[in-house]
Amino acid sequence: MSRTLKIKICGLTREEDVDQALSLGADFCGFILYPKSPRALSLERATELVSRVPAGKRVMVDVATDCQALERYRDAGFDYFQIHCSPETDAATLEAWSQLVGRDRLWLAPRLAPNDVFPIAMMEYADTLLIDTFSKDQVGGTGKVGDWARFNRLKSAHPQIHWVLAGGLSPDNVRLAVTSTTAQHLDINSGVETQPGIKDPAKLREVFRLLR
Ligand SMILES: O=C(O)c1ccccc1N[C@@H]1O[C@H](COP(=O)(O)O)[C@@H](O)[C@H]1O
Repeated sequence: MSRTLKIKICGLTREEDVDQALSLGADFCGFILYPKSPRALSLERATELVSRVPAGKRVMVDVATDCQALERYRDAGFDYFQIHCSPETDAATLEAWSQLVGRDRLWLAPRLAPNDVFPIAMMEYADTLLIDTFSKDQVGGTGKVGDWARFNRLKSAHPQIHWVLAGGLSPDNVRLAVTSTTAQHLDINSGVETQPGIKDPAKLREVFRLLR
């Protein structure tokens, strides 16, 4: 299995899970600030947890963030800003996010339904795009595997973008994800949990054993 694969463990809410993810070699630790998520943290709590994470690995996750909140997140010491949003997000909003944190630190996750055309214009605002599983009822953390063929098509058509594969990744399918897609960056969340926000130490160990 490739050693250049980047692995993000997301939805962290506890010190012990952060420490374990880092000791296993996580490249990124994700903290969800979206209040409707079952993994949501207050900014104060996220800041406490983030202080355990080395610079360069700290990712904030939110949905259609307003600019004032994004400024607060930026000032709280996150390195990257993963924003789940509508594929129809207007250019002014994308521009404002990109200006606030820099396109190199903005990770956009457009919520793409199966027949949606990918919003190519987003590539002007962010170097990193995340492809997550679509659900009518949820914006993220679905625990369901998405359209890997679409991921491969997008990555091959737009090699200048850093593409992240997300959605339902777990010890049961991470190897298949790596062999069936061209992903070089995986985002793993509910697939290594016992319940939302609580990571399972054995599943965490297993994904790293399988991937490293
Ligand atoms: O996990 C959540 O609750 C969540 C809520 C709102 C936006 C994003 C969220 N999680 C992200 O969803 C993907 C895939 O998660 P899963 O592996 O299917 O559970 C991942 O990027 C999480 O960061």
